[in-house]
Amino acid sequence: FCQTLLQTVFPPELRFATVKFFNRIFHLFSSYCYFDITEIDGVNTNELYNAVQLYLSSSVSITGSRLSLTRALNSSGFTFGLANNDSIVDTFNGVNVLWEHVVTQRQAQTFSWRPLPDEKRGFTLRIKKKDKALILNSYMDYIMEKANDIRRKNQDRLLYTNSRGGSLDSRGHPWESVPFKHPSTFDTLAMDPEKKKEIMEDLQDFANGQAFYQRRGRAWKRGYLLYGPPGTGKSSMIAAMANYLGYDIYDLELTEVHNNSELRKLLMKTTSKSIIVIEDIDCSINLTNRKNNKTGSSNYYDPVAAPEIRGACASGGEEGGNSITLSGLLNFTDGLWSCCGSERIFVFTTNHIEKLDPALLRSGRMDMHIYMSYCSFPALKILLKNYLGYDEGDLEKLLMNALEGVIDKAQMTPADISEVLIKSRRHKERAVNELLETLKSRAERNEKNGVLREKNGDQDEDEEQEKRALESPKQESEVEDNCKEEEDDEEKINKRE
Ligand SMILES: Nc1ncnc2c1ncn2[C@@H]1O[C@H](COP(=O)(O)OP(=O)(O)OP(=O)(O)O)[C@@H](O)[C@H]1O
Repeated sequence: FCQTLLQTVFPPELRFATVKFFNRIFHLFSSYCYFDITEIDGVNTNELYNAVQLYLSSSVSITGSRLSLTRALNSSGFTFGLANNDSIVDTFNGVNVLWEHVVTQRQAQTFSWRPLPDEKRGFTLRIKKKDKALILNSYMDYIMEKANDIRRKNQDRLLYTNSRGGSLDSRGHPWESVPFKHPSTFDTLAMDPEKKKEIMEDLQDFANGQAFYQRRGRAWKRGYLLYGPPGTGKSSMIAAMANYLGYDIYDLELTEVHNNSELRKLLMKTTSKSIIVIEDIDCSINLTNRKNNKTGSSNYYDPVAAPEIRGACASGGEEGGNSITLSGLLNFTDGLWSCCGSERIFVFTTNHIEKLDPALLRSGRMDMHIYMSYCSFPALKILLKNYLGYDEGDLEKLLMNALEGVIDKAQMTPADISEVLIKSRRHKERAVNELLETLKSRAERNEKNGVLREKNGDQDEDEEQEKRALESPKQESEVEDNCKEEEDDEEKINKRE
């Protein structure tokens, strides 16, 4: 009866107007202003709502007494959230703000193409009016940045590979992905600690270098060339890089890419904060289908058959429709298209740096050349620690000296040494003795075969090869000029035929 009476005397329109009026009065005299961030903005999901939820999760996890706990799909971590209608004080630049998580029941289902949730969720931010101009924009930017960091940390990183034959997946994507779980880190990687530190610093500088690259007008990307004998940890290094920076990996299988435009499309579909890898680049470029083209001549770039290099642009690539040219690959790493996206690292690996064209090696394309050497004594110490739990002090000085005496002469890869250590890891002493024996016999064999190089000679020689490759008459400009000489070359080939 009362309700009916109230409805008649005090109709909803009047009630609404009264509330509005009192609200206005209240806001006029209040020293606070309020911002509503709803979960759904019209029919679209409000990105800021999710960002605030994630951002608050970092501080809420410690202070809140009632929390909501979620775990997103493909995520390896839990996220704490503010419980319904709970509030929390946050401080930014010395200013206190209050966040309230407001959850109300949706009154009636309004018409929408998309079913809306029963609850209306949102955050209300309360800021003192005098602080509004001071912090609002920078605070929101800060929240978005923090939320992205948390999301990346929680999200499983992915290992992508280009689909077979360039086909697209169900979402029209040319990359297929699996969660990336490689356990290699810079701690477990056996290599010279100084070199390792240098690489880690370089990676860190790159990851923090957005402003640096922007100011100097450079694309925010970096190239690393890993070279050295098989089993020296090139793939492990890539995994360690990805784990260190928290980046995804795109493992590009060049043999599955048919032409330059396909290569470009693949590049466009990569995300930022990723490492694009081409393993064994010397083998990938020397594709068999390059040689089996219609003309029967080796028109495509073959790094071994240097004279054919001019033909690379002449009839390969777009026109030939079935192969990537060297210029296409160079553009992939360094051209205009390489900048579609940011914060990307290119890593090429090879066992034969001398086979690579100088154009690929020049700075700007491959900024850092990392030689992965046979196992050195500092690297051996890391392996002993990883596999047997030995520290330097644990092993007798005599044994350490014996190992140090033969390790360089033995020229064993970390992969070989790991195998020996894994085999007898249950009996530590036996494992070390076995390793010593293996190293000694390898060293003797090397000496007998006369393949022993001077200490670090291996590296010197590889560096020498790299230098030779860089200085070889097959100059980079020659390669890049190929495109300009495309028509001349085609004519020559036709005449020859
Ligand atoms: N530097 C290293 N530190 C730790 N482990 C290593 C190292 N090098 C090799 N290994 C071990 O050997 C295995 C093979 O190494 P990896 O595949 O990284 O070598 P690679 O140089 O990429 O070889 P390839 O050139 O044949 O691809 C790895 O699983 C790892 O356990």
